[in-house]
Amino acid sequence: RIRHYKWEVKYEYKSPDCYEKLAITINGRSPGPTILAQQGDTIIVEVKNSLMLENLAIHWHGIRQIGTPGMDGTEGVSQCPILPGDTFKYEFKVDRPGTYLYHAHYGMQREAGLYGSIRVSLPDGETEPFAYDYDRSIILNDWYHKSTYEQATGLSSIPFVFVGEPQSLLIQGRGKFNCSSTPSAPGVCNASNPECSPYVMTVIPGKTYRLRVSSLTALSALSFQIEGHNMTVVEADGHYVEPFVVDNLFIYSGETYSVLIKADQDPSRNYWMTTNVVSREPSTTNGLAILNYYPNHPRRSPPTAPPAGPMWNDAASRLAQSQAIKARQGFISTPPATSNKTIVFLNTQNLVNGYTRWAVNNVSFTLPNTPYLVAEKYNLRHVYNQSPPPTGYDFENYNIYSVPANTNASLSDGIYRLEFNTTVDIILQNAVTMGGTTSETHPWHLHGHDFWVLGYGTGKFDINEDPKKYNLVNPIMKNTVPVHPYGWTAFRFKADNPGVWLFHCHIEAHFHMGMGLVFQEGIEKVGNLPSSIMGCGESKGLGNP
Ligand SMILES: O=C1O[C@H]([C@@H](O)CO)C(O)=C1O
Repeated sequence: RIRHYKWEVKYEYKSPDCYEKLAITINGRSPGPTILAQQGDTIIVEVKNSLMLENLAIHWHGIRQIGTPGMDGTEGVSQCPILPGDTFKYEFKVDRPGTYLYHAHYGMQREAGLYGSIRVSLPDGETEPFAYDYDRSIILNDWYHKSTYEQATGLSSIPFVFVGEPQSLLIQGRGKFNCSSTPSAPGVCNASNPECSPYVMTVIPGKTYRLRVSSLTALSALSFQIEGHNMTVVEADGHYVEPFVVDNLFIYSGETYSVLIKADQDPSRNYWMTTNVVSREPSTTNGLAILNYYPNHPRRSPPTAPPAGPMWNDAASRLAQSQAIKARQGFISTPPATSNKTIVFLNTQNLVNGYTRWAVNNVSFTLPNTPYLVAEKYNLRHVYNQSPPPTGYDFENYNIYSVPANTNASLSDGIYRLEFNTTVDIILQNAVTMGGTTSETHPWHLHGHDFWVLGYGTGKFDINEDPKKYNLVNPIMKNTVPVHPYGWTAFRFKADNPGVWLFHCHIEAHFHMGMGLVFQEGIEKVGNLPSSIMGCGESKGLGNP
């Protein structure tokens, strides 16, 4: 079946947290419309860029784009940007059931509000391995009052101006900025604007709900909790999880989960759902939504204080929850027993010509102005650096806890070319930031693939000992995975999807500051590319119309 959508993307004044600012909407909405489809469907989205002064690209997060690498929606990697006034047709198949996302992938546009959910159901006659009565989706987000331009300019300036902590946390596009606090910029703030009344999820007492919870934060790692209700985790990034029960769900930008909730509490009242910042010392008020027990009034505030959530600096609980996520019995995809190649990626904060940047193995990523996919396919070898970036660092001598004497890194737009169909292990190694006192959580997202999560640990990865502890029995498959502060994360994937794929920190500011890299595999197997993805840089006039 074909699911056809027509979207118009534009700027509009919105007050998602009561404070009015320009937001990017799809057909007037932020979050945008949910894409509902069934496994095997073809999705066609005709996107009209009505931003007037700004380019655009939309990425289908978690959809692997098998056979359609030009439809990944990643500006600079899979396509040229959609110019103002132009309409671009995305066309791709959703080949797996589960919970996915879409969002802007041009500059830092995602955090201006261009995002939404994709929900893919099973083929007719098949059922999930867990029971529920109703299905609901929410996206968690953080929200800034400064424009993406101001933020990006600060990040690319000397002196460096960081984006700072967000002004609000949004649950399904709704938050509450305290209008009487000193506003971050003069503007209209109206606490009784209906746009910023809390999101309400109405439940019928006794019923079980599948709640799909995703995060598309620009910066924040979050915890999500529902007052008086525990949650059974059953899905992560489109894969069934061996069920486990939590009081709070830790969720990192780019991740999706399904949890089951039973409406089995005192039905005479409502309950709070809250989200709070973890891993960074928060200065943002917790996000609030209401779990409304029918037939209570949906706007009636619960009589109790909203749950505060776990302590922001309880790193051990976050690591433990990451480690608890395993593939569900009966649905295990067993990884290859060994890999052909191991690449260690040391994550560091650096200086490049005095600018604050992030780097992987001391290389800070920049995008070329000809998309890699087109350049690789047409052999335009001169449009970016041809020397491959480093596949490791001197880990015997590197101290992840101390700032190196020389913090300088270099810029490169070089790429990693993987041999087609080989199995690759990636070790993400975290380290201290340049301030010397903290290490951050970085959610890494891989385009075009799901990978097996082999393990997480704290401290420096031990190349001899730690691989012996890999979970090769029931590893969960994901497309986004955190590397915890001063920790490491190991995963395995097959380079079996012909194309060019971005791998990057899902924190908007960090990717802008160079925290990403590109893999190419099987380019010779990529069929004709649509000319619609070309037109910029040296891709002008190439391709078949
Ligand atoms: O990239 C970042 O820069 C700041 C800080 O490290 C320097 O100001 C911060 O918290 C980041 O995540």
